[in-house]
Amino acid sequence: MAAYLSRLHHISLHVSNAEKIANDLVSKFKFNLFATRLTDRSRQLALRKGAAVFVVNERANEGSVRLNEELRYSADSHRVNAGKHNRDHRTKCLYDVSPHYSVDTVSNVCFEVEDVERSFKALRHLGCNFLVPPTTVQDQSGVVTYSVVKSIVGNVCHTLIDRTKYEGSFLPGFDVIEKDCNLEEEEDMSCPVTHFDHITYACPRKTTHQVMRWYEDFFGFQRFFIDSNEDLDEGFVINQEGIGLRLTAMEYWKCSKVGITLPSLDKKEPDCKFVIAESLPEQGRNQVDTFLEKHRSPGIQHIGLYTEDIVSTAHAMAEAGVQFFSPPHTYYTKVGKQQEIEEAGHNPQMLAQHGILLDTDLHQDSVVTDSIGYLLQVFTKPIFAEDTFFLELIERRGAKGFGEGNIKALWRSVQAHMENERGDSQGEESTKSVQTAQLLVTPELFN
Ligand SMILES: O=C(O)C(=O)Cc1ccc(O)cc1
Ligand SMILES: [Fe+2]
Repeated sequence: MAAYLSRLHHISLHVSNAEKIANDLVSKFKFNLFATRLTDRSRQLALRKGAAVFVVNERANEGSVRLNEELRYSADSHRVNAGKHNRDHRTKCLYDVSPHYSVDTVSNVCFEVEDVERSFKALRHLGCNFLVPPTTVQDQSGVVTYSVVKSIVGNVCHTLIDRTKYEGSFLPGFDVIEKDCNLEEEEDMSCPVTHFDHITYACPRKTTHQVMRWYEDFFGFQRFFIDSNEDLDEGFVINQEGIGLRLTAMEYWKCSKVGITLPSLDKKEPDCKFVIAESLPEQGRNQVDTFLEKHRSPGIQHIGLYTEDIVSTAHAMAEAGVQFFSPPHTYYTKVGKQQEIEEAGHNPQMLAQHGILLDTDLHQDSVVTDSIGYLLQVFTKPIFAEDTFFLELIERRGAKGFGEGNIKALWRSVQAHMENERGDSQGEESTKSVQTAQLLVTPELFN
């Protein structure tokens, strides 16, 4: 039996300079730093925006030096008694593995489950590879149990966590920072990001089926169609005009009862969606290939942040220094597009200002709700030094998938940027591909 997930808890990043990335998330993306865990060997910073939580971990190698030099978040960070019941928690990344990965990466999607031990047994029985066995951590607010499983996608891991017996506001081991709630609320008005909408994996060619199978078998994920033209086996394929992309999407439902075999139909509430992106060979090298090369393994290419108002969110973020990809200006002035934008109640000028794309969904919800759904999206430029991971803003108005028109426009704008970058760094490229031979993921196998 698969392990059913209660909900997504947080997503963790492993970077060489945690402070830099956390600062960007705060100052540009309007996340709030709300908890930290600082020991002599590890630095973990938790940031939140609505229900979206990132944990930024500093990679142990370079980080340990800086840690000793500038421990300035909290003088009494060793006060925590988390880890009493465990092997040396102070020296490693809590609730995760410490991947000695060579580039900044987003590598752990942590899910809440109701019973870690039971999920561990069920998944191990099915042949899942665990990097951390069920482990208990506690402090004065209660107990948390977690376990870490390696996914089938590159360096991606999943922490399964049970925090139902924990009353603190985050996790044992973290010092929670008290903040003025009014300030947070004010910021949420102009930047109403509420949760993670989807996570997109960049995967090698012909691996989509395997990946889908893994998530179906182990976590009960289900395939859904991105577009009504989609083929069951092929996925949603765009293979024209320089775009060679295969997309397949999966979803799961928030479950809250132990032992149920399938989420009950009437109480189905989908959580964060997962998208698998594969590049197709016919159209030349593209952004999925670039990710695979620069990231040096398959993995999380981008995350969609759901916002209730993409125009004001993009505006606030752009003012704070976030750079977005823009389609050519003609995208907004084409007769059909202009009308489409206006009919959806938007102003083409406003959308053009930040490169926001609008796609009307003529197929899906229109049948059910009698209204035409649409979605708005914009991609940020890569947020790490390497041209790998980026964020996306997405506002959905009755549309569940990813519009074909948007994907094409997004793809072209990203592609143009990648081509520019490639022109600038030809020399660098060859050194990097030599290192690609040694994949620097050294999972902490438990004994
Ligand atoms: O449209 C989206 O938001 C997707 O997630 C689909 C997608 C996946 C990979 C790309 O490089 C571009 C688009
Ligand atoms: Fe996306």
